[in-house]
Amino acid sequence: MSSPTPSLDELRREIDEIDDKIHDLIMRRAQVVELVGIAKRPDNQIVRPGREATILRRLAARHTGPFPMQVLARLWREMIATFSRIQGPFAIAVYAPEDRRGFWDISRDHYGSSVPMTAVNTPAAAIRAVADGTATVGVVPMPEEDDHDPWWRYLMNQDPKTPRVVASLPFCGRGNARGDDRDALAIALIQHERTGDDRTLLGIELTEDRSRGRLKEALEAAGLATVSFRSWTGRESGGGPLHLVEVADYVDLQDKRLSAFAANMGDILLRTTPIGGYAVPLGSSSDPKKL
Ligand SMILES: O=C(O)C(=O)C[C@]1(C(=O)O)C=C[C@@H](O)C=C1
Repeated sequence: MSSPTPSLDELRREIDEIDDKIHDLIMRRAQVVELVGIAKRPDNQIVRPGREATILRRLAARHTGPFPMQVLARLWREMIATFSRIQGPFAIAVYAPEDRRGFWDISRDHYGSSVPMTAVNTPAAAIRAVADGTATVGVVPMPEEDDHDPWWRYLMNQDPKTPRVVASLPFCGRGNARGDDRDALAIALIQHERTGDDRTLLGIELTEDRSRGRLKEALEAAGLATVSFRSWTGRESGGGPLHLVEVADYVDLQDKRLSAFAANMGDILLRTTPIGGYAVPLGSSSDPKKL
């Protein structure tokens, strides 16, 4: 004999029980995060974008049922940002001029509704806010082909006080964010972390220009698979031509592939600076688990 369908009251009682369990677990997670904050001292880098990406990927891999993964990820983003704030001061500077409110929306989706967030009118102002400690994280536009004053050139030095790219936004879909679908990058005074599925941004300065085809050849011969190129003549600054190349892996300054690339380029290469990178977002082309 099949069991009778539960009544509305019974189902609502079950929902109340589930809510209590979720609530208890969130309160417990907050206590554990306080301990994590203590365990992370003395280096105490509150924000760990690599760990955040790993948490969301793990949940995406086990997710089933009618509740959309994109919304689940949004709930976790709200929690993780708030848990970061429990550990210490945390503020965001977002490039979001009047006509670019989409950046504000994707930043709020990523860093939550409780973290102090300030809109700035230029990417350079977001970089300054991070460099001088006014903001923990800055949000700047994903580099475009026609940027006349690309912000990424300000990150092309090895001074430890220079912010690095640490995440790509949105990480879990745009939802109802306003704007023209333009993605953003988050910068902070930390190194980007290896997560197993990463991109690195290499700033490359040359003495004289070479085609992207030549650069791609020299990078790929060194074992670095290229994803995209952005270029800037450098004439305005009196320097050599600059390229920003996105490569499909985690790369740091000690990576032997950078020395191999330098050997392939010869004297024409002035310097290569990894300006940071990010964990590949959920649902992007290289991620088989679509949102
Ligand atoms: O794992 C950590 O380092 C934490 O601080 C915990 C936590 C989290 O809520 O899970 C919070 C902030 C970090 O950016 C990453 C993860």
